[in-house]
Amino acid sequence: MAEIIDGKKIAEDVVATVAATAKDLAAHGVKPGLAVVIVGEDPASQVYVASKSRKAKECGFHSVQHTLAGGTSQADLVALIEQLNVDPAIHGILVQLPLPAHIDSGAIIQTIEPDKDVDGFTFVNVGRLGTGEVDSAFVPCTPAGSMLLIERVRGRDLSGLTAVVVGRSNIVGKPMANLLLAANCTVTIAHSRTKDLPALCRTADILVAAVGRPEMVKGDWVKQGATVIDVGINRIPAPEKGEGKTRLVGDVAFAEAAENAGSITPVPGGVGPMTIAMLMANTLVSACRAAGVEPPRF
Ligand SMILES: NC(=O)C1=CN([C@@H]2O[C@H](COP(=O)(O)OP(=O)(O)OC[C@H]3O[C@@H](n4cnc5c(N)ncnc54)[C@H](OP(=O)(O)O)[C@@H]3O)[C@@H](O)[C@H]2O)C=CC1
Ligand SMILES: Nc1nc(=O)c2c([nH]1)NC[C@@H]1CN(c3ccc(C(=O)N[C@@H](CCC(=O)O)C(=O)O)cc3)C=[N+]21
Repeated sequence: MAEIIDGKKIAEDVVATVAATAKDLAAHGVKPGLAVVIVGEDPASQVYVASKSRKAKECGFHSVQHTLAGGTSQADLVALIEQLNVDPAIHGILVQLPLPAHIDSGAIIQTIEPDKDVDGFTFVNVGRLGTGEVDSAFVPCTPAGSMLLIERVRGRDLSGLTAVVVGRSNIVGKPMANLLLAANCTVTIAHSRTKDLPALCRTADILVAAVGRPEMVKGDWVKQGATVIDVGINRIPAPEKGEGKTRLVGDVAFAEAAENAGSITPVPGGVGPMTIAMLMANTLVSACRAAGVEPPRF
């Protein structure tokens, strides 16, 4: 049976380090500030945003949330971001995705000042990661958190290991692949046009699933002893819990995958909590840079 990687616990360790360093920063007269911007009333997004704001307060941050009406114009959203870009009390800006369809998300993301882009989505930060300047980049929180979990079980140098990342989004799949490459893995990125995905997955010492399809990765896709990172967050009906009830599952069929894997992340309690913890870590690093203080290593 696989070791179950306790993302919740590892996330708590990260948050404890963040909170302790935030306290030290106070001696330099700096309080890390995080601004979270949400447009519209998507209930799932509201849950995530609330937990980000709560965690920021727990870390002793200055935490502000801007909730804009669903009909907000592109120009008004740009104006808010430009104001946050020059606000010295704000070290991190997160614009919750997805944005409503009438807004050009790509253009909005590029409006964020790269030094406050704690999601790591701007061209500057993507470019830093892509050219191997990992230490100066803000790395997107989900892959950064996934990488920390991988390091806990396999160490920092992954030389000689084969990694397969299923999913090629800008938010998860591509930056994940870049991080694994930077750690010396041999990396393959798979997607919806990949031929014989099960066979490809069976080659992986490290298998990352970021697809958005409930329990798609089956037990017999997993190589004996592999490390399996399940990024998927899928809410599915759970009639066994009562009428209209739901439960969260990942992109991996957990029970059967755990029979072959050496280590595996659960959903919930795996990558999700790490994502929020890394958002706090990135915001802290931004504040350290602003204060001229060496940031901790996570
Ligand atoms: N835990 C966390 O903190 C976070 C979790 N998530 C979750 O991770 C999952 C992925 O998110 P995200 O990257 O944003 O999703 P996207 O929808 O942007 O990307 C999904 C990727 O999966 C690929 N894909 C879809 N169907 C298949 C298939 N049948 N076989 C192989 N590949 C397939 C797509 O391929 P193609 O490019 O060819 O279309 C695409 O590259 C979701 O469940 C999301 O909820 C996301 C962010 C944070
Ligand atoms: N600009 C932007 N940055 C993001 O990082 C971003 C985003 N937009 N849009 C949405 C996705 C999704 N995401 C998650 C964060 C935490 C959990 C999380 O904490 N999950 C818990 C369970 C939560 C629950 O019970 O619903 C867990 O897996 O244990 C999940 C998903 C960040 N995202």
